[in-house]
Amino acid sequence: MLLEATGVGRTVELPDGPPLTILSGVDLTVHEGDRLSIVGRSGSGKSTLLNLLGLMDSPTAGELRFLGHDTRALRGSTRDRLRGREIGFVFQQFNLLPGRTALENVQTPLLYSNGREFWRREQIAREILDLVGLGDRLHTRPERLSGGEQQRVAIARALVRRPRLILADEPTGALDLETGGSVMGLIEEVAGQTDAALVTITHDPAIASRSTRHFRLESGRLVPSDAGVGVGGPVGVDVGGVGTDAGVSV
Ligand SMILES: Nc1ncnc2c1ncn2[C@@H]1O[C@H](COP(=O)(O)OP(=O)(O)OP(=O)(O)O)[C@@H](O)[C@H]1O
Repeated sequence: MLLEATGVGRTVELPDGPPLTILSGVDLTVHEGDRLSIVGRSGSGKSTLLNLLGLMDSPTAGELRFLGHDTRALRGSTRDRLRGREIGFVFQQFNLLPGRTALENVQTPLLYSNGREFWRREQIAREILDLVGLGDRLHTRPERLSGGEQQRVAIARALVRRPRLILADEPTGALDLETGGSVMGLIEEVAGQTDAALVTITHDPAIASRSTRHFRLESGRLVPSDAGVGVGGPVGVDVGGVGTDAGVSV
């Protein structure tokens, strides 16, 4: 098992009011090779959940285990290393370094590796750029690439260390339908090569339907959902309590 959330919640203190509970009672297991999608209205807690799964923030309730580690007990530097090594993030905004070539962008995460991976970083970056179909644009800067190409560079950068968990936050949000579909296919292909798990947050039912396990966030609670049911789908379905393992395959 890669990741296990049990009763996870996140409450934040507000300067001028009572604490705000953004997530509560989240139970989720993620195994190698899983394909999960999470949909939810704006403000339902999607980014907050992704930040917890990505070890960017800690739960304020419950337990989150990643590769057997209790993430709340991890020291900052250990947590950073674990995140850098095992988790890849793909965002709607590609967040590439401007003024740096595709090859330089993709090599960046490898600067934090050591040994063989560090010394072979240029070769490794070339190989993955080739894989995403940009072998002939290695020395091009992001500002000269199309949106779809920029996202492919971002995918290559996110996956160059072959993370075991890929977290994609609206990865196709800035792309047209067709480009979005091919970008998603690419993420799935690279994930499939190493049996990495893929968790995709999306507003787009077509993107969500590519997953094998579907969830919806409703007012900070994670509930299993039918394939293809988007944010506008039926709400208020009683799933027998959020305290159960939400890992239902559909
Ligand atoms: N650190 C914080 N302090 C106060 N409120 C917060 C904090 N982080 C998130 N929130 C609030 O919690 C709620 C959920 O936020 P979150 O960003 O997780 O939603 P989301 O589902 O990702 O939304 P969107 O789809 O619009 O990006 C929002 O109402 C947000 O304003």
